[in-house]
Order: sequence, then structure tokens, then C-alpha cells
Amino acid sequence: MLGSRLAQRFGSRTIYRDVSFAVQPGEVFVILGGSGCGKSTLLRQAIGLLPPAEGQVELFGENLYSVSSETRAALLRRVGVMFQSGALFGSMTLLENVMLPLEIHTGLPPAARRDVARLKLGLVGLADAAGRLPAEISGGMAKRAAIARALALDPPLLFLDEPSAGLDPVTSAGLDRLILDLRRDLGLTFVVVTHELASILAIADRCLMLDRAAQGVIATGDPRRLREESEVPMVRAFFRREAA
Ligand SMILES: Nc1ncnc2c1ncn2[C@@H]1O[C@H](COP(=O)(O)OP(=O)(O)OP(=O)(O)O)[C@@H](O)[C@H]1O
Repeated sequence: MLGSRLAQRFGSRTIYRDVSFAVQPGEVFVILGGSGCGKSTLLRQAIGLLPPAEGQVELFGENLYSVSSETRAALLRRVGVMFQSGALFGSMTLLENVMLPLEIHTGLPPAARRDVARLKLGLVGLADAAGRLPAEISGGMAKRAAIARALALDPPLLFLDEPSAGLDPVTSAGLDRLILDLRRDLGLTFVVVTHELASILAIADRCLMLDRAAQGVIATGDPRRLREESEVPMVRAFFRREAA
């Protein structure tokens, strides 16, 4: 996936401009930055929910906002998304939650949908919790279930919005492990929005750091290198936990 020269404004306020990046197949690409810098806005542009004020989003070689709505829908079916809230349906079991995209988007018969959903829950370590309701599971399990649902249609590319939000460090580290395992076992590509430093250092091949005051990108690259080598005060401050 590619973002080129993306800009976003709300009213007269510019959130960012000239944001460009290319996510390589099989990589874990992290978007980070302080509150209000535009991480969620960039994610919404990347998944077809917000046409950018300027610039282009390319998914699987196609320009997301200039293709027909049918083509866009087809492109977006090849993308899995886990929103920050997780957004599982509370009245449905985990299995039913994961079956839902299969029911909407495929012609699979119910028994096959059930089999696929069980497989996906197994991939995230929830094979034994298939019959539980969202209210009956922990926050970390809910995130895993939301990832299983995002995997329902076998997308090669997954977007995760703040997967660690609200989780304790141990649970969060388990989720990092899951992301790396899924990448290794299924060859998935991940774009992850997060500002958890431990998580970024654990999972990111490369990252893109946005800054609200700079209205755009202040760093890109391997987070370990940025920690060692960046001379940009805000970047050093974040990666070294120093005052800017
Ligand atoms: N639809 C909108 N209309 C007006 N302003 C908006 C809209 N969506 C976002 N904003 C503003 O754009 C800025 C960036 O928001 P965004 O949610 O993308 O930031 P973020 O980096 O994800 O922040 P956080 O980490 O706090 O979630 C914020 O100041 C927000 O108030």
C-alpha cells in the first residue's frame, strides 16, 4: 500500500500535509505520534473512509479514490481492519462475530462459515472461547477476537488501530507476539497505529512519526535506528523518553 503526498484539513485547520509512505508486503509498519497529530485520520484515509484533501492512496496497485465504487469495495474486501474499540457485537458469540463477514461477503454455506470462523479463532488462540459472549472475556481476548474477525476473509493486509489501548503490559506483549506470529505464519502485512513505545520496538520493521505542530511527518524508518540516531528533539524525546 502507498500513500503519496497526502494532506488533510478540517475547515481552515491543516492536520498534516505532504505525507508519503510505502508499506512493503510482509512488513509491520507503525504509524505513531502524539494525540491529535492525525494518526486515526491517516488510517481512515488508508481504508477508504475519508478521501484525502490532497494526494493519493494506492491499495494493491490501484488508486483507491479514483476507481469505481465496485472496484473500491473489492479492494477493501482484501483489507482487514481492527478498530480501537474492537467493536464486537455484544449479543453474538465470538464464533458468530467472526462468521458475520463471511455471511455478508461470501456465498459459503453455514457449516463452512462455521469451520472458517473456528479456524480463525484458533489462529488467535481462542479456539476454546468460541461460544463465549464479548462480555464474558477479557480485554486482551476481545482484541484477539476482533483480529480473528478482521482475518475472516483472508485479507493479505491488516490495519490495527491502537491494539494495545487499555491493555496491561503483559497482555499487550502477548498481542505483539500474535502480530509477529501471524506475519510469520500467514505472510500478512500490518499497518498498526500505536504510541506504545515497547510495542513499537517489538513489532515495527519501520515506522512513520507524525507531529501535530509540524503538521506532518517528522521521522520515518527503523524505530531502533531512530532511537539511536535521530537528532530531531521530538523524535528523541519519544524514543528515549527524554524531555523534548
Ligand atoms: N471529522 C473531523 N472534523 C474536524 N476535526 C477533526 C475530524 N476528525 C479529526 N479531527 C481533528 O483532527 C485532529 C487529528 O485527529 P486524529 O483523531 O486523526 O488524531 P490522532 O493522532 O489519532 O489522535 P489520538 O491519538 O488522540 O487518537 C484532531 O485535532 C481532531 O480533533
